[in-house]
Amino acid sequence: MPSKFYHVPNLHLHPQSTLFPTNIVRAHCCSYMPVKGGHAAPQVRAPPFIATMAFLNKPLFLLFLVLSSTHFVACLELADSEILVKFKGSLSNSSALDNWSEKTNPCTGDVSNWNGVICIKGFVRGLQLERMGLTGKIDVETLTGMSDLRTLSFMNNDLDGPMPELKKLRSLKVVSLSNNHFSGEIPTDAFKGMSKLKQLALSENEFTGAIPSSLATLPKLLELRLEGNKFTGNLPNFSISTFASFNVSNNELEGPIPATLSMMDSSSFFGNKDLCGQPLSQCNTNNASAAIATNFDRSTSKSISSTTSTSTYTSTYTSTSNSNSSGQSSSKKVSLASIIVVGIVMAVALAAIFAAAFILLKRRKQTSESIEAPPQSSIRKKTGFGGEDQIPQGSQSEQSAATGGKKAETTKLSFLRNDRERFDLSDLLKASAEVMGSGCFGSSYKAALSNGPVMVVKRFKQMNNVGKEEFHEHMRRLGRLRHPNLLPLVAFYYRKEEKLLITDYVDNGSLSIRLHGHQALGQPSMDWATRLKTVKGVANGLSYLYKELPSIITAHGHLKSSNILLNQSNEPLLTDYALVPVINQENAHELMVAYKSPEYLQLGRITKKTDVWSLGILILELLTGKFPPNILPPGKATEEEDLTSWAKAITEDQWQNQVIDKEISETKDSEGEMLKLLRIGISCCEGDVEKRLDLKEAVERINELKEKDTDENF
Ligand SMILES: Nc1ncnc2c1ncn2[C@@H]1O[C@H](COP(=O)(O)OP(=O)(O)OP(=O)(O)O)[C@@H](O)[C@H]1O
Repeated sequence: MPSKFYHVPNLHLHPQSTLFPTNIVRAHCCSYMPVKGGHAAPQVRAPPFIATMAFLNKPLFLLFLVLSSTHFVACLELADSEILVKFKGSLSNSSALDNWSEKTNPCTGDVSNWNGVICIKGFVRGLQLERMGLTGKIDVETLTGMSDLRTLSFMNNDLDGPMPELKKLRSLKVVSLSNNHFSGEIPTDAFKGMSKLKQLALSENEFTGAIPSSLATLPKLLELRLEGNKFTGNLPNFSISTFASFNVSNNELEGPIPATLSMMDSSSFFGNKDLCGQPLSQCNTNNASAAIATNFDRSTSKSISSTTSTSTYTSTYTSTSNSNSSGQSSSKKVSLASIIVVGIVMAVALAAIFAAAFILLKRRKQTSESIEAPPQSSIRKKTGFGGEDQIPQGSQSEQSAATGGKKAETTKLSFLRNDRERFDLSDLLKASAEVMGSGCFGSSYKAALSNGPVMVVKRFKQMNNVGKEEFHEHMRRLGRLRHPNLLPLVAFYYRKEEKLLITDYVDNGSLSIRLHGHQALGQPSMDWATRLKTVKGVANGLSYLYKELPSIITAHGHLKSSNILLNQSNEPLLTDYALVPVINQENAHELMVAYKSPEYLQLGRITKKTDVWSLGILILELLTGKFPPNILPPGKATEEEDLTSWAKAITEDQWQNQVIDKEISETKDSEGEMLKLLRIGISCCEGDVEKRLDLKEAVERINELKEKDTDENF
């Protein structure tokens, strides 16, 4: 079919022209067929007679288009709808897609008229068919008629079959098939050529065989979620080491972790009994004990297994080298000594294993006494939290409670608000869960409780800076905070090894996603008014924190765009605030934004102005749309130059072209105000704390900013 169509040279119409919706029109509908083209200079393919007409007489050709535009547009709309309706027909149980009808247009501008269809400027750019009870298989062949699709998400359905042949849709940037029943081996070259793919989530399916090596070569891949499948074999050699999110936990992988992944959090690899190397324990050890330990308790066994096996390795190595270096006459003595040493080490190792098994049995016993095991819940499966070995044991005092009260005690969450319906840990464990991401501290999960509310549970492991009483007191202090720009802490759970902080789920996503992921996710970009509202909200939330928590030096401490959520009215909500006092100090520098500040890096201290520095970085991120390299975790920082120095180096007459995010629309009457904000941002990022703005002044200046320029701007 393509050979029947020809390019019409030099015909450039605006992509939004009613004459010229450039994408996705199929031949059998219309007698001529514009197809995929870039936004800047779309091209038309047309049958020979139209091509000739256009070549000989462009005005005549345009007149022809105008006269036939009604038919033309109708055909364009029908084409998209036809493809989608055909696609719907290939799915079973698709009642959620009842409003997909060939008689209507899927998109009006950025507004979608059909459930789950993502529209950008009148074109279908994605399908987000999540949690719709869909069954059947994905018919990629039909979707190839829409070669400009960027997003495909079928998360949380009951789809099955082998891995769909997604490489036929080369424009895809975001793909999620998580929580379905896809199965079988994925061909090695399944992702070959998908050079635009940024996010791939295949978690919680039944895939088997090796992780396809074509994944390892994708140049733009930022998020890869493969957890909860049955992948076997070695991890491929990923060329990228800067994943924003990476998880292969709970598979059957083995062998060494490639060096490029050694900076990832160890939780990304848990539950694979034979994976080894950084960030897990060393590879050249006795894997048998590691395997036993891993099965025993993933969170606590790591240290046991690594200590046991490392000491075995060290001792064995020492004895071997000794024997090699000894003379002939003493070799017998040395080898006898070696045997004794090895024997002792093995005895110690065995004792450790028995001790571990004993502890496990004891814990199981306590668990069965203290809690009725809830049914295998998805949160258990997905998060690994609350496994038999992990059901919280409660404190000594809780455990010594009368038998009847034990269940209530050990699964009780400490609520910080009276305006919420109560639930407990076992309710959370029973809830259907979705992993939202693995941040610096650990993972966050979205848990939909059976009685309605949707909560976010964040696990913190390095949170033992203070004892239990002090921790409770600090949480109560946070629970009393009330401000329209703070996400309230609803409840928490305390046990020594880890803490859970529970908040409401905010379904409009984070500022980070809005700034950096909106295109891929098919969301509209943020205009100046929204960015200004965001920065004002953040500044006011910060100011409130400093007023209410005067005893904390850096009252937020972890201010960054993924810790700012946007509610339905685009009001920013700060989260993960005021944790500096409770986070282990030895881990804080790896984890928290405050510890990436110039004063910490140079002088080893954080100050009352450290959050101002984070605010400055955030302002630059908001204005430039660039992800700040300063706050990436070590090893993830890109070559990109430091955002602050870069913004500073740009002269004011260049600022609008070079600094301001191209995505800020309607900038015409606001350049002066944006420039003011840029100057505030740069003053907040001042490396010298003395010269840096203080919070009060920064907040005042931010609050004076207007949506439109005033005369005094220039
Ligand atoms: N209550 C919430 N509602 C909606 N999304 C949330 C909520 N809390 C966190 N998120 C989002 O979930 C993802 C994971 O959050 P998480 O806090 O675990 O990691 P992070 O913010 O990326 O890093 P860090 O651990 O350093 O704070 C982020 O994209 C975050 O914006």
